[in-house]
Amino acid sequence: MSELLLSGVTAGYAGRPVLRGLSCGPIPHGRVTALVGPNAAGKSTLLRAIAGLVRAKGSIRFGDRELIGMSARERAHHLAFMPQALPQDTALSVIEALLGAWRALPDGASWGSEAALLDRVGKVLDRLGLGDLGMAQLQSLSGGQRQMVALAQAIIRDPPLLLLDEPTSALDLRRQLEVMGLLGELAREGRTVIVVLHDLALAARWADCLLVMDHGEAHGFGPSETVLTPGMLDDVYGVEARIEPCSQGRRTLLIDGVSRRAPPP
Ligand SMILES: Nc1ncnc2c1ncn2[C@@H]1O[C@H](COP(=O)(O)OP(=O)(O)OP(=O)(O)O)[C@@H](O)[C@H]1O
Repeated sequence: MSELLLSGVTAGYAGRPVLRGLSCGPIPHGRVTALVGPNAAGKSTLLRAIAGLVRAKGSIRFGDRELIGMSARERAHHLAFMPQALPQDTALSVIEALLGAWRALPDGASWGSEAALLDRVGKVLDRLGLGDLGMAQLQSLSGGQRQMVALAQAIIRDPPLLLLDEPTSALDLRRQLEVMGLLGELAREGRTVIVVLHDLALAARWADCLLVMDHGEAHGFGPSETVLTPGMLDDVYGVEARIEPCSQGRRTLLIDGVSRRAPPP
């Protein structure tokens, strides 16, 4: 069980900085942390930097290990990254796509036997409610179904750190709730779960912590109750909103409109 600590993280593309010395944390294990913020704030770039897919400087510590500079092989044992892009329209079945995600591990780690691996694939599909789709071809699936397969690919290896980039964007209402509930379960089992969400109502209802990003920096981090405020929504998003109590002691968001002042640059 490990926390994630970001200190002075910088990263960008072709010399153009995106993350500008971002510090945050510790992001707790056993909890779901929602990474929120406006378009182009750097949310995906931060996940990619943690996953080692974008070169970063500074320090990204997971437990007692420094991720920056760690080999891809070693990093693959600590984390899984689910990108925004859905699985390709390739001529693969869902089961083959999951086996591929497992076999992509750099050192070919194994569950011991083909039978054990297939058993693991079956359990993950069942947990995601995809048990009936194992033999289906990826190219025959809907966008939401392919998004669920991408989530299955991320969790098949069962790493302690899950980095999920907008895993609910293509899902219907019920599936969104089911996936957020599942992420909560995965977190309570001891994992560190970080999920990019645009839907702040979903984040307010389901995430334990929020990391608000703006212009490549951490604008706020902490329990949802303290971070999600009308002031933050005005500052970061340029909208007027109210936060109201809703069922089960949770809060929800009521959007009144765009702020009267000029939108954030
Ligand atoms: N592969 C890339 N090459 C060059 N620039 C990139 C690349 N990916 C992202 N960027 C730039 O980095 C900045 C941050 O993008 P990023 O995707 O991290 O933002 P985001 O907060 O995830 O946005 P969104 O909510 O719109 O998905 C943007 O200005 C974007 O144009």
